Amino acid sequence: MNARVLVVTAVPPERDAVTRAAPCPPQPVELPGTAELRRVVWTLPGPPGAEVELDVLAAGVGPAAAAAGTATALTAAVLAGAPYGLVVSAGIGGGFGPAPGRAVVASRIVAADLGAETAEGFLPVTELGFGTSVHLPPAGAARELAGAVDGVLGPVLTLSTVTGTARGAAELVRRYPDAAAEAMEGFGVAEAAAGYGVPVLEVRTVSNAVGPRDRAAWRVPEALSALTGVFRAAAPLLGTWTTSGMPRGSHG
Ligand SMILES: O=C(O)c1cccc(C(=O)CC[C@H]2O[C@@H](n3cnc4c(=O)[nH]cnc43)[C@H](O)[C@@H]2O)c1
Repeated sequence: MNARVLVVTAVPPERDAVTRAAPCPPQPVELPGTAELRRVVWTLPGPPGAEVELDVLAAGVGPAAAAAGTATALTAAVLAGAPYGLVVSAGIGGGFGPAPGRAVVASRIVAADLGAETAEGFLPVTELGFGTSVHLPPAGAARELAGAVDGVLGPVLTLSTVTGTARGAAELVRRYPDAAAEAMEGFGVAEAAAGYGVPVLEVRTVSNAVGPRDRAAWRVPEALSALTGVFRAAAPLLGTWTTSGMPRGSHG
């Protein structure tokens, strides 16, 4: 059976950077609603017919759009009898140290602004008695992926608001001293994947340093071309980490 992987990006240029890595042109796949998937396929070495199929979605910017798009694609795949075995949140991101063009693979996917502000500081949603604020990618797969793409393995923060001041960056570093990158979608993708019991990875290529806002300094083309390189190196590996991808509660 082919390995099926859902890759969720925010915007079309990120989606196209992923599909450019493939050995063949992307094919459109319709989803319910307005979103459209692009399918690319790698033939794997080994038994004839073994393939890894990547469906790549530009779900929109921010965790809400990411969760909605991911859930739609996961549901459509289950209803079609072809569930995904792995979900990957992918795109560009801000680096807490890694230089522009460097890849960061999430060891933890952290909702860094989900909670409550108090006079004593930020309280994560878990300390309010609700839900979760961290999703854990499979440790071995995350480590192997980081190795394959010469990337940094570390926590990736999800925020609804891009950090734009030195003070904001310092506060995040105080709360998450080992954070490697920030972006706006990973936690939303991970929440949807968790609802289906499908493992999740996050990979970002750095476009800018986290800190005082200087949009003109973002190295977007360099980060997008690094994202293509990440998928060129990693796509065949992704197929080896897929599970059966059935929804929670549907296992016998
Ligand atoms: O202007 C362009 O050509 C362009 C092409 C591709 C992507 C973009 C984006 O602006 C993507 C927004 C996306 O990037 C993530 N991101 C990047 N840097 C940061 C950051 O410092 N903090 C948080 N998020 C960042 C984020 O996931 C956005 O969805 C533009």
